[in-house]
Amino acid sequence: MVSLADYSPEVRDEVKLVREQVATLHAQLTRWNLVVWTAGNVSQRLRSADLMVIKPSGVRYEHLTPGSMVVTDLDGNVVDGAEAPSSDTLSHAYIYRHMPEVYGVVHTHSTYATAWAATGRDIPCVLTMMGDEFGGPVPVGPFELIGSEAIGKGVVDTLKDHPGCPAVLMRNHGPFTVGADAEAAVKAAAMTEEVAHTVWAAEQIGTPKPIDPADIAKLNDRYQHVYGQH
Ligand SMILES: O=C(CO)[C@@H](O)[C@@H](O)COP(=O)(O)O
Repeated sequence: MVSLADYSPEVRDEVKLVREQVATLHAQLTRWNLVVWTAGNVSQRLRSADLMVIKPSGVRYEHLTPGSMVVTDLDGNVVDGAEAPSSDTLSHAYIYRHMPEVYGVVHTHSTYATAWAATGRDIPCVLTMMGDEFGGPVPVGPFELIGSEAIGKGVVDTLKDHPGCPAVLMRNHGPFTVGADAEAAVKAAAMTEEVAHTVWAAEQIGTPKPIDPADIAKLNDRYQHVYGQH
Protein backbone atom coordinates (compact mmCIF):
# COMPACT_ATOMS: atom_id res chain seq x y z
CA MET A 1 0.00 0.00 0.00
CA VAL A 2 1.25 3.44 -1.01
CA SER A 3 1.74 5.91 1.86
CA LEU A 4 2.68 9.57 2.19
CA ALA A 5 6.26 8.43 2.88
CA ASP A 6 6.42 7.47 -0.79
CA TYR A 7 5.89 11.11 -1.82
CA SER A 8 8.33 14.03 -1.91
CA PRO A 9 8.62 16.57 0.93
CA GLU A 10 6.92 19.12 -1.34
CA VAL A 11 3.87 16.87 -1.70
CA ARG A 12 3.79 16.19 2.03
CA ASP A 13 3.94 19.93 2.68
CA GLU A 14 0.98 20.53 0.38
CA VAL A 15 -0.96 17.70 2.05
CA LYS A 16 -0.46 19.43 5.43
CA LEU A 17 -1.69 22.76 4.01
CA VAL A 18 -4.68 21.27 2.19
CA ARG A 19 -5.71 19.26 5.26
CA GLU A 20 -5.87 22.54 7.20
CA GLN A 21 -7.83 24.26 4.40
CA VAL A 22 -10.35 21.43 3.97
CA ALA A 23 -10.89 21.01 7.72
CA THR A 24 -11.53 24.76 8.08
CA LEU A 25 -13.92 24.86 5.13
CA HIS A 26 -16.21 22.25 6.66
CA ALA A 27 -17.08 24.90 9.28
CA GLN A 28 -18.43 27.03 6.42
CA LEU A 29 -21.00 24.33 5.69
CA THR A 30 -22.52 24.79 9.15
CA ARG A 31 -21.90 28.57 9.08
CA TRP A 32 -24.17 28.91 6.03
CA ASN A 33 -26.69 26.27 7.21
CA LEU A 34 -25.88 23.97 4.30
CA VAL A 35 -25.81 20.71 6.30
CA VAL A 36 -27.55 18.88 9.11
CA TRP A 37 -25.51 16.53 11.37
CA THR A 38 -22.80 15.09 9.04
CA ALA A 39 -24.69 15.33 5.74
CA GLY A 40 -22.11 17.05 3.61
CA ASN A 41 -18.48 16.91 2.58
CA VAL A 42 -15.65 18.96 1.10
CA SER A 43 -12.55 17.84 -0.77
CA GLN A 44 -9.62 19.48 -2.52
CA ARG A 45 -7.26 18.04 -5.11
CA LEU A 46 -3.53 18.61 -4.73
CA ARG A 47 -1.56 20.54 -7.34
CA SER A 48 1.70 18.67 -6.70
CA ALA A 49 0.42 15.07 -7.00
CA ASP A 50 -2.61 13.07 -8.07
CA LEU A 51 -3.99 13.03 -4.55
CA MET A 52 -7.01 14.56 -2.81
CA VAL A 53 -7.98 15.39 0.76
CA ILE A 54 -11.54 14.64 1.92
CA LYS A 55 -13.57 14.48 5.10
CA PRO A 56 -13.78 11.22 7.10
CA SER A 57 -17.21 9.61 6.77
CA GLY A 58 -19.84 10.32 9.41
CA VAL A 59 -17.66 12.46 11.67
CA ARG A 60 -19.42 15.48 13.18
CA TYR A 61 -18.10 18.85 12.03
CA GLU A 62 -17.10 19.93 15.53
CA HIS A 63 -14.82 16.89 15.74
CA LEU A 64 -13.07 17.47 12.42
CA THR A 65 -9.38 18.42 12.57
CA PRO A 66 -6.69 18.72 9.88
CA GLY A 67 -5.25 15.43 11.06
CA SER A 68 -8.61 13.67 10.67
CA MET A 69 -8.84 14.55 7.00
CA VAL A 70 -8.23 11.53 4.77
CA VAL A 71 -5.78 11.54 1.86
CA THR A 72 -6.63 9.36 -1.14
CA ASP A 73 -5.39 8.92 -4.67
CA LEU A 74 -7.69 9.85 -7.56
CA ASP A 75 -9.14 6.34 -7.62
CA GLY A 76 -10.26 6.70 -4.00
CA ASN A 77 -7.56 4.49 -2.46
CA VAL A 78 -6.56 5.71 1.02
CA VAL A 79 -2.96 6.94 1.14
CA ASP A 80 -3.04 8.48 4.61
CA GLY A 81 -5.68 8.68 7.33
CA ALA A 82 -6.87 6.81 10.38
CA GLU A 83 -10.56 6.88 9.43
CA ALA A 84 -12.65 5.77 6.46
CA PRO A 85 -13.08 8.52 3.85
CA SER A 86 -16.39 10.11 2.90
CA SER A 87 -19.17 8.04 1.32
CA ASP A 88 -18.73 10.17 -1.79
CA THR A 89 -14.98 9.70 -2.17
CA LEU A 90 -15.24 7.73 -5.42
CA SER A 91 -17.51 10.39 -6.90
CA HIS A 92 -15.20 13.25 -5.88
CA ALA A 93 -12.29 11.28 -7.40
CA TYR A 94 -14.23 10.67 -10.63
CA ILE A 95 -14.93 14.38 -10.97
CA TYR A 96 -11.24 15.23 -10.51
CA ARG A 97 -10.18 12.65 -13.09
CA HIS A 98 -12.68 13.90 -15.69
CA MET A 99 -12.64 17.66 -15.01
CA PRO A 100 -8.95 18.68 -14.87
CA GLU A 101 -9.84 22.31 -14.18
CA VAL A 102 -11.61 21.31 -10.95
CA TYR A 103 -9.64 21.26 -7.69
CA GLY A 104 -12.51 21.48 -5.21
CA VAL A 105 -15.72 19.44 -4.80
CA VAL A 106 -18.52 19.92 -2.25
CA HIS A 107 -21.68 17.97 -1.50
CA THR A 108 -24.50 19.14 0.78
CA HIS A 109 -28.16 18.45 1.46
CA SER A 110 -29.05 22.14 1.86
CA THR A 111 -32.80 22.48 2.23
CA TYR A 112 -34.00 24.52 -0.73
CA ALA A 113 -31.52 23.14 -3.25
CA THR A 114 -32.41 19.62 -2.13
CA ALA A 115 -36.12 20.42 -2.46
CA TRP A 116 -35.52 21.46 -6.08
CA ALA A 117 -33.54 18.22 -6.54
CA ALA A 118 -36.54 16.24 -5.26
CA THR A 119 -38.75 17.79 -7.95
CA GLY A 120 -36.36 17.09 -10.82
CA ARG A 121 -36.64 20.73 -11.95
CA ASP A 122 -33.68 22.88 -12.93
CA ILE A 123 -33.56 26.17 -11.00
CA PRO A 124 -34.39 28.65 -13.79
CA CYS A 125 -32.01 31.55 -14.37
CA VAL A 126 -34.26 34.42 -13.25
CA LEU A 127 -31.82 36.33 -11.00
CA THR A 128 -28.79 38.41 -11.87
CA MET A 129 -26.99 36.49 -9.08
CA MET A 130 -27.61 33.29 -11.07
CA GLY A 131 -26.14 34.84 -14.20
CA ASP A 132 -23.16 35.93 -12.11
CA GLU A 133 -22.40 32.61 -10.42
CA PHE A 134 -23.90 29.95 -12.67
CA GLY A 135 -24.13 31.54 -16.14
CA GLY A 136 -27.57 30.00 -16.54
CA PRO A 137 -29.91 27.60 -14.73
CA VAL A 138 -28.73 25.25 -11.98
CA PRO A 139 -29.30 21.90 -13.67
CA VAL A 140 -30.67 18.65 -12.26
CA GLY A 141 -28.58 15.51 -12.75
CA PRO A 142 -29.72 11.87 -12.73
CA PHE A 143 -30.75 9.85 -9.68
CA GLU A 144 -27.86 7.61 -8.58
CA LEU A 145 -27.27 5.50 -5.50
CA ILE A 146 -24.54 6.47 -3.07
CA GLY A 147 -21.08 4.94 -2.60
CA SER A 148 -19.79 4.39 -6.14
CA GLU A 149 -18.53 6.85 -8.76
CA ALA A 150 -22.02 6.92 -10.37
CA ILE A 151 -22.88 10.25 -8.75
CA GLY A 152 -19.58 11.70 -9.95
CA LYS A 153 -20.31 10.52 -13.48
CA GLY A 154 -23.77 12.10 -13.27
CA VAL A 155 -22.24 15.41 -12.18
CA VAL A 156 -19.64 15.39 -14.98
CA ASP A 157 -22.13 14.35 -17.67
CA THR A 158 -24.61 17.04 -16.58
CA LEU A 159 -22.00 19.82 -16.50
CA LYS A 160 -20.90 18.93 -20.04
CA ASP A 161 -24.17 20.55 -21.14
CA HIS A 162 -23.62 23.54 -18.83
CA PRO A 163 -20.02 24.70 -19.35
CA GLY A 164 -18.88 27.03 -16.60
CA CYS A 165 -21.72 26.15 -14.24
CA PRO A 166 -20.33 25.01 -10.85
CA ALA A 167 -23.40 23.17 -9.52
CA VAL A 168 -25.61 20.14 -10.18
CA LEU A 169 -28.72 19.13 -8.25
CA MET A 170 -28.54 15.32 -8.23
CA ARG A 171 -32.19 14.25 -8.45
CA ASN A 172 -33.78 13.14 -5.18
CA HIS A 173 -30.45 13.65 -3.43
CA GLY A 174 -28.93 17.14 -3.32
CA PRO A 175 -26.36 19.60 -4.70
CA PHE A 176 -22.82 18.81 -5.76
CA THR A 177 -20.59 21.78 -6.59
CA VAL A 178 -17.15 22.19 -8.12
CA GLY A 179 -14.54 24.93 -8.21
CA ALA A 180 -10.93 25.92 -8.86
CA ASP A 181 -10.34 25.07 -5.20
CA ALA A 182 -12.39 23.87 -2.24
CA GLU A 183 -13.28 27.41 -1.16
CA ALA A 184 -14.75 28.17 -4.59
CA ALA A 185 -16.79 24.97 -4.40
CA VAL A 186 -18.06 25.88 -0.91
CA LYS A 187 -19.03 29.33 -2.21
CA ALA A 188 -20.91 27.69 -5.09
CA ALA A 189 -22.75 25.49 -2.58
CA ALA A 190 -23.76 28.54 -0.52
CA MET A 191 -24.87 30.46 -3.64
CA THR A 192 -26.83 27.41 -4.88
CA GLU A 193 -28.79 27.30 -1.64
CA GLU A 194 -29.35 31.07 -1.73
CA VAL A 195 -30.78 31.13 -5.26
CA ALA A 196 -32.80 27.94 -4.63
CA HIS A 197 -34.48 29.70 -1.72
CA THR A 198 -35.02 33.01 -3.54
CA VAL A 199 -36.44 31.46 -6.70
CA TRP A 200 -38.73 29.27 -4.59
CA ALA A 201 -39.95 32.46 -2.83
CA ALA A 202 -40.45 34.20 -6.19
CA GLU A 203 -42.61 31.29 -7.37
CA GLN A 204 -44.86 31.76 -4.31
CA ILE A 205 -45.44 35.40 -5.36
CA GLY A 206 -45.94 34.90 -9.08
CA THR A 207 -44.20 33.81 -12.26
CA PRO A 208 -40.51 34.72 -12.27
CA LYS A 209 -39.45 36.58 -15.40
CA PRO A 210 -36.67 35.01 -17.49
CA ILE A 211 -33.49 36.92 -18.28
CA ASP A 212 -32.39 37.24 -21.91
CA PRO A 213 -29.56 34.72 -22.58
CA ALA A 214 -27.38 37.50 -24.00
CA ASP A 215 -27.73 39.39 -20.74
CA ILE A 216 -26.98 36.22 -18.72
CA ALA A 217 -23.71 35.90 -20.64
CA LYS A 218 -22.84 39.55 -19.95
CA LEU A 219 -23.66 39.16 -16.24
CA ASN A 220 -21.49 36.05 -15.98
CA ASP A 221 -18.57 37.58 -17.86
CA ARG A 222 -18.56 40.68 -15.66
CA TYR A 223 -18.84 38.73 -12.43
CA GLN A 224 -16.21 36.15 -13.34
CA HIS A 225 -13.69 38.62 -14.78
CA VAL A 226 -14.38 42.13 -13.37
CA TYR A 227 -16.14 41.80 -9.99
CA GLY A 228 -14.11 42.05 -6.83
CA GLN A 229 -10.42 42.77 -6.38
CA HIS A 230 -7.82 42.01 -9.03
O1 LIG B 1 -25.46 12.04 0.81
C1 LIG B 1 -25.03 11.26 1.62
C2 LIG B 1 -25.86 10.18 2.18
O2 LIG B 1 -27.16 10.31 1.65
C3 LIG B 1 -23.64 11.46 2.14
O3 LIG B 1 -22.89 12.08 1.15
C4 LIG B 1 -23.65 12.39 3.35
O4 LIG B 1 -24.42 11.78 4.35
C5 LIG B 1 -22.24 12.64 3.85
O5 LIG B 1 -21.61 11.38 4.04
P1 LIG B 1 -20.09 11.34 4.58
O6 LIG B 1 -20.12 11.72 6.05
O7 LIG B 1 -19.28 12.33 3.77
O8 LIG B 1 -19.67 9.90 4.34
